[in-house]
Amino acid sequence: MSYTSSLFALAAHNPLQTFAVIVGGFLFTHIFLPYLLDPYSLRRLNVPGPRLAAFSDLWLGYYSAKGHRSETIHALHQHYGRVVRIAPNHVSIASPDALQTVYAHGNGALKSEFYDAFVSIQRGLFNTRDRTEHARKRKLVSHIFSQKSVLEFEPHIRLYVGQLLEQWERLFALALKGQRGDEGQGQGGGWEGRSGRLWMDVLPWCNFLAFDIIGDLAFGAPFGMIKAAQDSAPIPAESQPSADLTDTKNAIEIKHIPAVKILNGRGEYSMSMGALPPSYRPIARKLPWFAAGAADVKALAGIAIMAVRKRLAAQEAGTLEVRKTDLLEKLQRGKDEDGKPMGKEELTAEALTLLIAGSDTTSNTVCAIIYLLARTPDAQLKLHAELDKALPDLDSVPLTVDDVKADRLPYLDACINEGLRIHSTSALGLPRLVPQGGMTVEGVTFPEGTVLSVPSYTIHRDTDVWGSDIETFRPERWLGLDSDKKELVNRTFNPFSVGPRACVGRNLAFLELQIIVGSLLRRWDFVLEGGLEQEMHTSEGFLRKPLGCRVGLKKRD
Ligand code: HEM
Repeated sequence: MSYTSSLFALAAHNPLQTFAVIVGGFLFTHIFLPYLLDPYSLRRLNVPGPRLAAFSDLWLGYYSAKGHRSETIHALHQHYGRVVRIAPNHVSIASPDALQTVYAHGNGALKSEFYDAFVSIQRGLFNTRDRTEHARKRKLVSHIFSQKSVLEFEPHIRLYVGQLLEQWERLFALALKGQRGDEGQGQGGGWEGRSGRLWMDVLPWCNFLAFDIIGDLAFGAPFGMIKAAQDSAPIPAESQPSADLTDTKNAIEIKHIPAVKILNGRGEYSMSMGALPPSYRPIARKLPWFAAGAADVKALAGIAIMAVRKRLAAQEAGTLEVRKTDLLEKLQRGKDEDGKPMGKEELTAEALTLLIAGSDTTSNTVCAIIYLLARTPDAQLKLHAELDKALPDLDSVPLTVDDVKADRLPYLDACINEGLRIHSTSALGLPRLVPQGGMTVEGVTFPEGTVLSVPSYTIHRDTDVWGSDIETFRPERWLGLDSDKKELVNRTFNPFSVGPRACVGRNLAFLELQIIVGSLLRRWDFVLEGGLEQEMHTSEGFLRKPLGCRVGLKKRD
């Protein structure tokens, strides 16, 4: 009798025993056997870490799903040291030197299978793992974000910052009359006027701003979230990615989705899915929580599909007005080494990549910086003083590229860097595969196929580099550094990652942060609604996101 028919026979007579045999077999083959065989030598190398993490990826999957992965890994590093095993085949290494080794140009380390969980439509620049394919895509995209090219985006950034300032001024005028309303919603459910201030959650507004900017740049039109004071973006009513792309002639029915909420759902889904081994993922997709996440992935793709479809239809009809600053236009014009442009589907996938990568990264960071400045009144006062001196005219907002040029507003840049350090929206260790020949980090040689990562959250809290007051928002730590200290700080500061997979949009991101934070602080004074003890709670999917930040705003004169 074969093994399968014996199992069927057993199942017919004793279902409970069958269940126990299946579970036992699974545990043995998937958990105990790999642990005993130790294919990546992590047991032999004596890499410390929680016992359960050495046996199963479910340990990391569980802590990833809880929303505080980086804090958990940070606590492990404090307990076990710089090198910690966080999954059967994943080692977290918290040292600035490791950063330069694991993510270095030309080291042969590729992104791990973790990134497969982020693919929708087709692989984009962010989740392409193949080196040659990535180099091709990167060539098509990187020139768009060169230091010089991003200056062209300044008018668009200023336009939406201006709209945000107008909305806040309008609400402030109503607040002074003691009114309240629900625009923007967020924590606490809206805004109200009290004691000469406008009290509200700034997080939704940061999201509206970032989405409108990237919507305009990537798709040629904003989502209109700031003006509507609402989280809303259009997608095709029947969101069927591949079918929709081919049809640019017929009108399609549209519905609106809460894009920010859906982006959060997508991030949490992909993150937890990515922490599971690929063989577990089809089973996980059937669970209700993951099924809801998969729906978010599809809905979000609908935003890009909708925008690209509209664009192609207008192009075919000859009604398109092309702007120099349009990212889709730039992507369409780009040619790879064989002189080939991107196809429709690739174009859509890249537009979606830019929307995802360039939206809440920026808004989370702006919200965190506002929180940290409100929690640190001395720093806010100094920033106000620097801005007032450089820009005496109150109407000089939104700031321009010239206003924020290097060294004109050093304290502003220091506040942004300090916010990126403490909050670290990209906080977790980005996983890379050790290439053929192995890789030696922190004196340990890891064999080919081991996954290594360096957690930004933890190296941003390395007391040897930053001093003992790591949780204090102290922009001064960025000023007046001697050359050795500067080198150490630059080697450790990792908000945009380093090497061939570093953030392609970092020039745009930093310009946005300068214009947004500089303009908001020139015009407004912020205090925390709950006083200086108020915490900013976070939840981490792929990014570490604030859950809200209620503040009181007062217009400056
Ligand atoms: C404060 C804002 C931002 C932060 C902190 C940030 C951070 C990062 C980090 C850490 C990575 C590496 C991810 C990985 O290896 O898994 C990355 C990649 C990327 N970022 Fe950003 N980013 C920001 C804004 C932007 C903007 C505005 C854009 C474009 C509009 C952008 C586009 C991208 C793309 C396309 C990649 C993938 C690059 C590749 O793999 O070659 N990012 N970003």
